[in-house]
Amino acid sequence: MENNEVNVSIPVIDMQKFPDPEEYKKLREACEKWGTFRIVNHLIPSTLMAEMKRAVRSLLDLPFEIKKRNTEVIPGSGYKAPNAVNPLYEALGLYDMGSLQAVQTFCSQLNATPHQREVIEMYGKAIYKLAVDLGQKISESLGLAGDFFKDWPCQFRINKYNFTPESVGTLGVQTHTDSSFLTILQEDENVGGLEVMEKSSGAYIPVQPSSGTLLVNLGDVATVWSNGRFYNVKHRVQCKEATIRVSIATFLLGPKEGVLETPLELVDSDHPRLYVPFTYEELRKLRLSKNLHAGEALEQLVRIHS
Ligand SMILES: O=C(O)CCC(=O)C(=O)O
Ligand SMILES: [Fe+2]
Repeated sequence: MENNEVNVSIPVIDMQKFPDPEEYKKLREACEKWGTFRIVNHLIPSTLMAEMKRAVRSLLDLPFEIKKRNTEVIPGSGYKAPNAVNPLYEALGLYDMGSLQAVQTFCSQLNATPHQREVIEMYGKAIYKLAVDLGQKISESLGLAGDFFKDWPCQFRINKYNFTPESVGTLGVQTHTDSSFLTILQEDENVGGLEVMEKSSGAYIPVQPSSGTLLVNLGDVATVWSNGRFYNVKHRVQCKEATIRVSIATFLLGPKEGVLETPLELVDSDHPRLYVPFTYEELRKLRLSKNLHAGEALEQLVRIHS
């Protein structure tokens, strides 16, 4: 199925249509069948998105000596230099976007200008609020009430792909799932290349960038939280042209403390609890230490029913 691209497009959710029951139904089906959807009318101004893009691009263009000051707070959260597996890819990271202190530390490490700081802080606040709001709407789409995601930390990653003429046709990032509950992606508005795996067929679907909109992917935590209802979408990035591609990812991770709980309403005799209790930190360590980046970690966490 690897290169069997099909001509279908992913669902589109209009944030201004809520609380229309039809939009909730579309959202639930998108989470169950696709694990990915595009959101429109999300209220993050396109001017802020463009400013943010400019700010992160100049941070990514800094010399290596400065970028490497962006150290890890949790495993994998800091600067990622190009390596043997992904030689074209590098990323700066920030944990946790909901903490002003963490945002300021990130900016100081990279000598951000006052204007860049202001833009990153504004974007951070707005995108964090959107991530929690989306989580809330997703839980409401399952008929649940409650503040499930209010205190969950958010990781932020800005990705740069240094595509060359020789790299066209190769992968910029290998197939993976995100470990998060959900990821909000501000795509490169000019350069495509992201492909999501369709759940039913296993075919890769190219995602066409659409300026001003945002893309949402569900990750491993969403599958566990929903007791197996939601699809942790596999995705990868292909190099389509010799150019620089920049994307901005915000990950709403998992509970800060304690084990990841599936809400009781999602467990009954028809839907027995699928996974053993574990913390987000344990999931992250399992993925990193055993190289289980495409959802395989969850297979190791499945509860054995007698
Ligand atoms: O650059 C992209 O389009 C995707 C990035 C991604 O999948 C990630 O940061 O997890
Ligand atoms: Fe991803």
